[in-house]
Amino acid sequence: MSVRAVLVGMPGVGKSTVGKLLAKELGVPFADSDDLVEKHAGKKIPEIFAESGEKVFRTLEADVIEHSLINFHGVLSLGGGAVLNSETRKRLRRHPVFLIEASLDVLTKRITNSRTVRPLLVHNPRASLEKLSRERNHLYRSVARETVHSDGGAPIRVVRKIMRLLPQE
Ligand SMILES: Nc1ncnc2c1ncn2[C@@H]1O[C@H](COP(=O)(O)OP(=O)(O)OP(=O)(O)O)[C@@H](O)[C@H]1O
Ligand SMILES: O=C(O)C1=C[C@@H](O)[C@@H](O)[C@H](O)C1
Ligand SMILES: [Mg+2]
Repeated sequence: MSVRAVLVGMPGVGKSTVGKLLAKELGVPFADSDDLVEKHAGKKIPEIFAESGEKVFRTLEADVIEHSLINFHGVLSLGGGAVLNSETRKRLRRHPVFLIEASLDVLTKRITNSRTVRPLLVHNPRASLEKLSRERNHLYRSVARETVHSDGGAPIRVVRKIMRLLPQE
């Protein structure tokens, strides 16, 4: 057994929302690298960024992902910047990784309406998202086996698209 599906993509694209629903549909557990980092550190992500900096956060993030890819057998959603780590990208090659994509307009709306604090997107979310997508799109694509779009429609529609593409167990 190994992880059933890993979800990657830009912040706010819906990895956590879709991941939870997908796990429910498949009847398997759900985990999110952001939650695992917070549990491990005993602090919220904005506190980790403020007190220890992004570099420390990225190390914790890579560690929990490494551990989960070995020990976790459900649906795993990754933080938006997890693919920045080259070791993580290498580890992801062995797993069914799904990239969720959405337009900049949709991402900006979702981030602006979301209650989650994302330290890299606090100031001028649209410009920050644009910069992150320029820096990251090639990295997301390099790890993804399949890409699904999430511009319109409810999260369950994205779940159904992923289910059709999942390798049979
Ligand atoms: N298909 C969708 N349609 C409309 N809103 C959505 C959809 N998917 C997610 N959302 C909303 O967008 C916001 C961001 O979603 P979510 O937290 O799941 O993104 P994420 O990809 O996990 O972000 P992060 O990289 O920061 O962890 C939430 O408020 C969520 O309710
Ligand atoms: O895109 C990013 O770099 C981030 C996304 C979130 O999921 C968190 O992992 C954190 O806020 C950083
Ligand atoms: Mg998330």
